[in-house]
Amino acid sequence: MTTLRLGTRRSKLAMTQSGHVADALRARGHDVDVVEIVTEGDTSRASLASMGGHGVFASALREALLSGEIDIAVHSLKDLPTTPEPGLVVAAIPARVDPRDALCARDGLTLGELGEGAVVGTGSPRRRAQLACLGLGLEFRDIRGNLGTRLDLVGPGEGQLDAIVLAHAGLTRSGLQERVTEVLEPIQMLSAPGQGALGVECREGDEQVLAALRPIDDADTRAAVTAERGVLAELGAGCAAPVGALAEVVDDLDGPILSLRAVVAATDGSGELRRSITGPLGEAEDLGRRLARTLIADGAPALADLSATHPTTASEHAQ
Ligand SMILES: NCc1[nH]cc(CCC(=O)O)c1CC(=O)O
Repeated sequence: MTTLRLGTRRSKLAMTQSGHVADALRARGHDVDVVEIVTEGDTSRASLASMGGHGVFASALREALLSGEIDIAVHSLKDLPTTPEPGLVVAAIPARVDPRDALCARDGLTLGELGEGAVVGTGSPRRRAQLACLGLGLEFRDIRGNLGTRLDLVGPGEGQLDAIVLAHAGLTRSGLQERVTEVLEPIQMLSAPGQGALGVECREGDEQVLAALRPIDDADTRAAVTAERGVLAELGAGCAAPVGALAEVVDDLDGPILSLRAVVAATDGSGELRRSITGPLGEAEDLGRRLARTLIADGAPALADLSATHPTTASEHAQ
């Protein structure tokens, strides 16, 4: 049995996520070596947009796969561009954890308690736009950096933020769940397509690795994220487009179906469009694309620059 070389970015979150996949493979009898791959997105202080935007985290891992340096790459699915990479396949999408966003506010405050003029840090146009549309009079500041750096910005006092919004999945995977003061419900805040899920990639036709990864794929999660990514793809949405989408597998009378919701929101809070659709799990991508066409027909392009690859206020990390 050959050892599987599993590549990871070196951030704490990436290492934790890769560790989960490595453990799942080891539990099934495989030998796994975890290999650190340094990406430009991790080392450079330059804005992500100037480095080529969203795909910057994924591309170094993909290059390492294609060159044969590693056999398996673990990505946060929401950071993986929707365009497939020739020669590679997303061989496993393990069961997703909580896809919702979470508020980390000073003094245990919830969103409704923050008050007019409170300053919320987020680099994500999607989060900013949906928060602005709540009409709470919040103000926004762009932030960047790893989870710890961002959380350090929250607190009372000069120059500090009243709150930040982050993926609940990232916080819990990093053991920082005690910093969460409110988990935001999808009825108000739809998460990024793929949030909370991992995409495990390998080389096309690498049968031994494909066979090893197949058992850690979760069919319900795959259907859900396929529908969500279908929305993004059909909208032609760039990584900084203020678009949220969440699909859930729910029980219908005849068995499980997909329930997909999506939002396009104006970053200045002037308006948002929410639509939903249900259908069979086997038609996941088509459901996503149909929902995107409904959003477009109902006026999404007038609300937001869907092709945006960097926020208009600053070039910070999106989604
Ligand atoms: N955009 C960066 C990113 N990519 C994946 C996660 C967290 C884990 C996940 O959403 O799966 C985060 C941090 C965040 O958005 O708060």
